[in-house]
Amino acid sequence: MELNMPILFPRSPAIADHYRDPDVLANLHRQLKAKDFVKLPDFLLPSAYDVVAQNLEYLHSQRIRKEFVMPGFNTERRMSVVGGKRVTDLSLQLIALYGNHDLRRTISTIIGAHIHTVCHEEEFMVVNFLDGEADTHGWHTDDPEYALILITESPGENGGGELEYIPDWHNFCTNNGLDPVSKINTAIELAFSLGLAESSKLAAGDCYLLNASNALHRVTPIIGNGRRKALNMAFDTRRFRHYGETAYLLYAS
Ligand SMILES: O=C(O)CCC(=O)C(=O)O
Ligand SMILES: [Fe+2]
Repeated sequence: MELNMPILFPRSPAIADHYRDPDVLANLHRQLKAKDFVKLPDFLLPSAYDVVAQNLEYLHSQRIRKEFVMPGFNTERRMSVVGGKRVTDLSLQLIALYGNHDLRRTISTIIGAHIHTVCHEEEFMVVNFLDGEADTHGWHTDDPEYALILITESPGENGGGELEYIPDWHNFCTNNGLDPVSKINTAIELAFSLGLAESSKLAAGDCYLLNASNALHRVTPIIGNGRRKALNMAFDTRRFRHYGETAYLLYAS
């Protein structure tokens, strides 16, 4: 790793000034509530972004390859990962960012509620790499409620690697009499045909906040030889929550 990496402390400023404006924050809150998603371009200060970009570059060399169909959702994982336990061992700077006061205060204002640390050793923070043709992070919901995703590399136009999501997934399935697990493909097709599925192209430097337990989401397959690097920091408005097996299947080494 580079020795000239900026140092990030829990009380360092981390968020760009734009995100201190109460009107901006109120607008972002409305967007998140309406769609379970809000894009946060240039969210981090350049010094904090550099910490993330350099750490993800380093963690890429420590990645573990995963290629399997996730039981339950029955959707593909073709990606490389570093789970929370290994992030903790390998990247103290990212742990400092997870606990950063400025970041938490801002996220909690956008969510409109106090947020807690996610007490799952693998899932509180994960790093996802898509490294080439057909790599994809298939459809799923997360166990933790909110995901703050920071992108440090992304394929260009028409290179795949886009976020797709279906807001309010569980209610959508219930309202249409479809089981969200066994009828996942039928429900996804219906959501697309009704214009209820959304997509977002994210570039290096972009962040987004997703209600990841409420919106079904995926990262579309890479087309060609582009790459995507993403850090996921999870937060929850509930202190206790049931965690399933999926995080261990994808992230345990
Ligand atoms: O990489 C992304 O944009 C989404 C990541 C994600 O869904 C996850 O880590 O659970
Ligand atoms: Fe997710």
